[in-house]
Amino acid sequence: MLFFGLRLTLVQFIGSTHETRVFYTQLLPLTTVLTISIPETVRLLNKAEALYQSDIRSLDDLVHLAKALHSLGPGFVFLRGGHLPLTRNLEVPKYDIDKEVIVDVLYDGTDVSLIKTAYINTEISQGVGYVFSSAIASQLALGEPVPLATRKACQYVETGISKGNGLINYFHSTCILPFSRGHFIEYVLNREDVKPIWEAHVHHDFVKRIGDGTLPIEKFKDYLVQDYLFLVQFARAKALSAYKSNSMEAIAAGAEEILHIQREMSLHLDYCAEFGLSRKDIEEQEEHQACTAYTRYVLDIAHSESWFGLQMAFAPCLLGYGIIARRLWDDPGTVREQGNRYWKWIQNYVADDYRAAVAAGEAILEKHAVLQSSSQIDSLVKIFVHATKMETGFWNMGNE
Ligand SMILES: Cc1ncc(CO)c(N)n1
Repeated sequence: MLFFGLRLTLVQFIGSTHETRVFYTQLLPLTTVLTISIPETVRLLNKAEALYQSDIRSLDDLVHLAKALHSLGPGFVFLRGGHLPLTRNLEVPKYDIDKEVIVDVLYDGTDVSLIKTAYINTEISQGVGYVFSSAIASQLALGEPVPLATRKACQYVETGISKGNGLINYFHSTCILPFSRGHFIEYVLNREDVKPIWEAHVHHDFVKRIGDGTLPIEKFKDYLVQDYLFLVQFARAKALSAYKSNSMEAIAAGAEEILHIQREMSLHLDYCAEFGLSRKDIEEQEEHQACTAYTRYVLDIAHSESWFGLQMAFAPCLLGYGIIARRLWDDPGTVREQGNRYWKWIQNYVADDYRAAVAAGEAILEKHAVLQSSSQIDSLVKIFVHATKMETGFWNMGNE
């Protein structure tokens, strides 16, 4: 580690005479990048008895200083100009208010590059050199060439100071998600702004009455017709989802989901046949407003939001029926088999085929959730919440 650090960039400039001699005679010629400030440079050049101009008053002086340092042997000199803030025109300011720019100098023995960053009036005086050299070393370890590594380090430190409130903020560009990989759905369902809305959907009175078989058959029939019309529109939205994806795998998965919806519809057609309704009869019915509102909301999200935003609009539908049916299936209070004319409905949504479709959808959500930025999570959850309310609206319609 020490070897690595020394080879790449000298982290620190050390104090006593003996150490300093070792430093400039033996270590500097091995150094890839010497990262150093103006006062450190003056001390080092004095000890090394090098020729240089000690009165640093201009950018030219800074460049000369970098050249003097390079004669001691490092591959690159990165001379930090933090002690010499300049004006916007790179001149030495008369007044503090004119301090606007910091210029750092990178010199490789041939080319001089100037790296300009904003001057930030800060309390931070100690430790900035460590941050620079570690940031450069990190970029070199990632394979960047020295000029780019140095430039990126300057930007990293500049933002760290400006976002730091008197300290350096090391995490200014690190994205931290509020959930652990693979637990996005659990996180969403347990959020304070989601939980009660989700509970209202999955524990709806309509659902209870499917479980105990007390739902009037007319209501179930009306609900099923609307749900068929719902699924037609949902299939359109799934087609748009396939359109919005850019891998063949995702397009094929979208097509699978549409075929799955078509299979789900045979439940509706079977029940409706018992009620004397043909497919044509169903398709001729007018959509209820709850059905139109929900499906056109999802279709609007399909147009206006990202592909993942659309998956969030699908999610209440995807997750809800599986959870509801599973609970009714497990509940000893549920009336089963011939005793409950809605048993077939419950069976449909715990069946392997449906469960597999839900599991595939859940895996897609988890896979892509970790690719989102943390600032988008709240607006994605809002889509989920709104679609969940639409699910509840659908049950309310069924109860009318
Ligand atoms: C309203 C509604 N939500 C979810 C499902 C599950 O596919 C459905 N059939 N209908």
